[in-house]
Amino acid sequence: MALVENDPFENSRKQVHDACDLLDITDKGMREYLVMPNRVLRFKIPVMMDDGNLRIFTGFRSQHNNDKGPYKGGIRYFNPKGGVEYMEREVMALSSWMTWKCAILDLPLGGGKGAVYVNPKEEKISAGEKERITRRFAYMLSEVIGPEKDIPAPDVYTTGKEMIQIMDTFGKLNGNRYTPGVITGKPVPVGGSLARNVATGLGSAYCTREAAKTLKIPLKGAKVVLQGFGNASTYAGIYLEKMGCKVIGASDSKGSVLVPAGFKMDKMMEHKSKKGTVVGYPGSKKVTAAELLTAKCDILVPGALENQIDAKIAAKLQCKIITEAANGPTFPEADPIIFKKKILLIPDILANSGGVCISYLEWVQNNQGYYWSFDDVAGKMETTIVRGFKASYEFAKKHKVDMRKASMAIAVDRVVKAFEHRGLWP
Ligand SMILES: NC(=O)C1=CN([C@@H]2O[C@H](COP(=O)(O)OP(=O)(O)OC[C@H]3O[C@@H](n4cnc5c(N)ncnc54)[C@H](OP(=O)(O)O)[C@@H]3O)[C@@H](O)[C@H]2O)C=CC1
Ligand SMILES: O=C(O)CCC(=O)C(=O)O
Repeated sequence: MALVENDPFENSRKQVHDACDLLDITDKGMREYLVMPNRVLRFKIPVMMDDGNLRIFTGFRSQHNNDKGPYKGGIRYFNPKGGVEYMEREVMALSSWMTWKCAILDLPLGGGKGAVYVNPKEEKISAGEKERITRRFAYMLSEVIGPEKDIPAPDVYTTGKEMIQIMDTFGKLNGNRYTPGVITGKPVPVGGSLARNVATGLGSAYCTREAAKTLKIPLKGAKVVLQGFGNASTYAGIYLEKMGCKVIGASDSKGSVLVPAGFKMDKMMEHKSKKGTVVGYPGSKKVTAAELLTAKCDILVPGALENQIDAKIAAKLQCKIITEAANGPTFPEADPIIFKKKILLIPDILANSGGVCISYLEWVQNNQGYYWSFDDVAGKMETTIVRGFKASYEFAKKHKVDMRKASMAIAVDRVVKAFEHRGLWP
């Protein structure tokens, strides 16, 4: 029986086993090694709140695998419905996906993920409270992170602001050393990389362009539906629009809207920044989350949270391409339905890998102390992600499997090879 309802870690476990089946990895021990995180830290974060009360938050860091390089992956501040037990399983799954994401791009990095169980937006956490949560979180992790150990980054409801506070806290705890490579997604003036802010959405757009090319779908006028209107989904929309697409739907934590005639991304962003939501956009129709996902369009970009597309929704999908800008938006039981409907699903570990790819380039720039232009960084990411897409697509065609199984198999194979080279110690 699953430990929590809709357990994302069970989904990640199934995906690893599917890859092992394809690769003929029968050894039970090796399978378990690939599934389980190396370690999962769960700790308390005591914080003095603005009203003078002491409040205890729960923090997590799951370090899944470091055979190919230091653990790498974001930190989210969120309050999933299933509570802290769900969140522990969620970070375990997310850290596993980071391992495969770095491996499909063949980056010299492993997988990790962290979280604090708090929704800063819903709870109206003040800037000072958020900073105290962040610095205490960094203090609790200071012995297990570092440029050669584990390198966090932004994720849901965290930004460059929290990243630089973590870098600063880590430096102060380590003899005041300037250590920009301990974290990525930093603001550009303090060791961040150009293009990191747009990287996840830009990478999603590159993947979508490649998928459209293979399906011979012209991007000019192609209809796009975005789920979520945060970092990943907004930049996916902006770059797809630049490539000629027409965005016709969007959502956020307050609801979903469809605009049959389409809308301009800058106008929707202006509306959201004024009203705090995409809901109420002039000429839009409010719809349910399921209606948004199953709307008739060419490209669906689930770009908010996991566990959105179940078998029921999959059966009703009307798109041609799904670009998983979010991590884990599709339930495993939906995958075969999507495959049978001949919808080309670009799996999360590829579709949103632009973020970690530019994080990797940020870390390289930090380590060498020499910084590249936007075009240099975006160009390197484009080459890397297109290579990952093509390898997955060819594998999928050859083995008659979907792109998730193909990407996972390539990624798992690379990690197994790294493990075999390094061996076990002691
Ligand atoms: N940031 C990055 O570099 C990367 C992010 N990702 C993944 O992309 C996804 C989104 O992350 P990111 O864009 O960074 O996060 P953001 O915090 O920037 O945006 C999150 C979005 O999700 C929306 N949202 C929150 N709760 C709900 C809900 N209950 N129902 C529907 N929408 C909701 C938010 O709504 P609202 O606007 O109202 O707050 C917001 O639009 C996550 O799965 C993340 O792991 C993957 C790779 C890298
Ligand atoms: O930029 C990174 O290091 C990781 C971003 C992330 O958390 C993700 O890709 O899910």
